[in-house]
Amino acid sequence: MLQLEHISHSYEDEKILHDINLSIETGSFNIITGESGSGKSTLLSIVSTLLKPTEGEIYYNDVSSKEIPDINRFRNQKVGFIFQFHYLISHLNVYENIAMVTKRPKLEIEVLLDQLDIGHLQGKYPDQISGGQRQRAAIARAMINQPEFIFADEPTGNLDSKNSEIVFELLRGMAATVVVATHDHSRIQPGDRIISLKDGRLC
Ligand SMILES: Nc1ncnc2c1ncn2[C@@H]1O[C@H](COP(=O)(O)OP(=O)(O)OP(=O)(O)O)[C@@H](O)[C@H]1O
Repeated sequence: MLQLEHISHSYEDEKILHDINLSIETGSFNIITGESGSGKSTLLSIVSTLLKPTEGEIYYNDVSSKEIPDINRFRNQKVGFIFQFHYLISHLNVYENIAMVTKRPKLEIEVLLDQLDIGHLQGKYPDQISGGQRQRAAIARAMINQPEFIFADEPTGNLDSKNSEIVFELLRGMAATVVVATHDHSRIQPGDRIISLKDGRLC
């Protein structure tokens, strides 16, 4: 369970998020929607521990983020990130990009790449594969350590509709609590938890 209590955030003097209170169930699939500038990325950065809110507290399975002794370790062990731009390392091939973030055995990495249908591309470099394949490699990197939480910010922002569908299917199939920020309403399915933001407020 992920619990946000009275989260507000300001950049300089401008208040962007206003008193957000939210519970996110373990294993659920959640979509943060809202117009451009409504605060989706800011909220996602806060729940994913990348940004400290100006006010409020977040609980990860009843432990306050303020009480987590080593937030970097927590992030490395429990959190997977997927961004609009894949951030793969260009001079490492697909396999090496995944291997660099994990101690899992080679076979396990290869099985995961096969599951994501990019096993045959493991020796290729990011600029030798398509955008959709790169994003699947980024998903493999986020998944390999079996994180409890996956946070994705506009993960399909630069993909065509077929690849977007594939990415959302993969995200939905994950055995983690998944939170995705997107303004693409066409990806919403019955059963998804929708978190709607308007001008930094839940609506
Ligand atoms: N680092 C920053 N410094 C100052 N203002 C910022 C910063 N990051 C975001 N903002 C402002 O905060 C507001 C919310 O931005 P945010 O990126 O969270 O919105 P968003 O809903 O994700 O938008 P988009 O869909 O366009 O990505 C915007 O007005 C933005 O200009």
